[in-house]
Amino acid sequence: MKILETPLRDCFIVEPSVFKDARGYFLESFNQQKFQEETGLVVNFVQDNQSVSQKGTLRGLHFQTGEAAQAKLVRVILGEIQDVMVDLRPDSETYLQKFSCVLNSENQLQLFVPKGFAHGFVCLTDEVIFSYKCDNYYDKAAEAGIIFNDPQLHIDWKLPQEQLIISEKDKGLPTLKEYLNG
Ligand SMILES: Cc1cn([C@H]2C[C@H](O)[C@@H](COP(=O)(O)OP(=O)(O)O[C@H]3O[C@@H](C)C(=O)[C@@H](O)[C@H]3O)O2)c(=O)[nH]c1=O
Repeated sequence: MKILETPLRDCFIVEPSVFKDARGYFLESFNQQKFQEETGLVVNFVQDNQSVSQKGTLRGLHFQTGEAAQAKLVRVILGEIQDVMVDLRPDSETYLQKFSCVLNSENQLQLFVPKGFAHGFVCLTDEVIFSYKCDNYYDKAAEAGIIFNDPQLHIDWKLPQEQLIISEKDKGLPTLKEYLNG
C-alpha cells in the first residue's frame, strides 16, 4: 500500500498493493494498522456505504456539519468515476481549493477525504459500484451540500451538464456563497 500526496492539505490517495495471479487478483481494501502506520492518522471508521449508479449520475457535493462531520475513504469496485473534493475548512492553507481524480476498478485507487471537505463524484461508465468508509454515522439533520456547478468553485466535470443525472435534493443545493452566508 502506498500513500500519494495531493495538493490539498490532509487529503491523499491510497494505492493498495494488488496481487494478480491466474485466478484474478487480491487486495486489502483496508487495513487499519497499515493505514495508521503510513498516514500517521488514527481514524476509526464506523460505517461502510455502497451505491450503484448509472453513467452520468452525479452525487454531491456533500458533507455533514459540526459534530457529525465525516472523514471518508472512497473507492470504486466497478466502473469509473471522477471524484471531486473541496476543502471547506476556513483555517486550512488550502481553503476552497479543489482536487479531482479518476478512480476506477483498474487503478484501484482510493481517496481519503478529511472531515470538513465537500465531496462528490460523477459516473463515467455504464455501471458504477462505489464503496466508502466513514468515521462518523449518517446524520440526516447534519446533511449539507454545495451545488455541483457552483460558479465560484467552477469544477471541471468530465461530462457535459446535459448528460448528468442528479437527484432533486442535489439540484436544490445552495451555491458556495449562499451556504457561507447562511
Ligand atoms: C449517505 C446515506 C444515505 N442514506 C439514505 C438517505 C436517502 O434515503 C438515501 C440516498 O441518500 P443520498 O441521496 O444522500 O445518497 P448519496 O447521494 O449517494 O450520498 C452520498 O454522496 C456522496 C457524494 C458522499 O460523499 C456521501 O457522504 C453521501 O452524501 O440513502 C442512509 O440511510 N445512510 C447514509 O449514510
